Amino acid sequence: MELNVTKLSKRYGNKQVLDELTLSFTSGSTYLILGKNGAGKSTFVNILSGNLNSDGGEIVLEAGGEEYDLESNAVFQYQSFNSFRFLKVKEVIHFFSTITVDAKEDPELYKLLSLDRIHNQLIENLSGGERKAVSLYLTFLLNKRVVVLDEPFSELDIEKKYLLAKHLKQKLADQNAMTIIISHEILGYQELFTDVIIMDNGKVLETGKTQDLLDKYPNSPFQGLEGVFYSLTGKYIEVS
Ligand SMILES: Nc1ncnc2c1ncn2[C@@H]1O[C@H](COP(=O)(O)OP(=O)(O)OP(=O)(O)O)[C@@H](O)[C@H]1O
Repeated sequence: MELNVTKLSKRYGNKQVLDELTLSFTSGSTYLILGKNGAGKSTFVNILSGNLNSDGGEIVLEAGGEEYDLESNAVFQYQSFNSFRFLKVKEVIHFFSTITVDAKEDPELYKLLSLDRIHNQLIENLSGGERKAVSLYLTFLLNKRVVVLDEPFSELDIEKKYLLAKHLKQKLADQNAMTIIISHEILGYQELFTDVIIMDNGKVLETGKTQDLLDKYPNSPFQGLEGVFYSLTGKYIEVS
């Protein structure tokens, strides 16, 4: 399955937030879209999810020459989860598994996210990190072919990020999912990504396999993806 985005544009007033974005995503790969605050990452995800209209461009999901509906094949996790405030965690999870045809429970992920410790609590009483954990679990429970995560691990501690990355890497490979992760920090989970897309000011500056990009920009004052980002933008982004 391939997701092809061609010349996607969005403008607010005088500001060109997305400037003819052209990208290709393939099943079995996990993409990091890396950019500083305001680069246009969330705008891109909001257009992908159908929450926002673009000013122009095309988004096509296809496999074997046939076109598929993105909305019914994709799941989007948002930066915060505030729905179902008066239900308990386990009730929300149960509800989602009953309304989903191919729901896929994952006891290991449940435990890794510490949901076994909070499953009797109301959503409204959860901390930001706990809400994020619930939304992450629901995202994978829906078992879709395209998974889009917006800052998925930002409120989790470093040990949890590392363990989750390990678990998700295997899980996403087994499911042959196409995973797109938007982030401006990747401390503890860099190994999850097979591909990196670097965005700045609404433009794609570079895309490629993580190792290829590291090899392509060897002379930066910073190491790793910080170095790649700095070589391309002249800006520092803290990622590891
Ligand atoms: N509704 C809006 N009206 C006007 N400007 C907007 C609107 N939504 C976003 N913007 C502007 O578009 C630019 C891109 O915003 P966007 O949220 O896509 O960035 P981002 O890369 O996701 O940043 P972050 O990492 O902070 O979430 C920013 O300059 C933002 O101020």
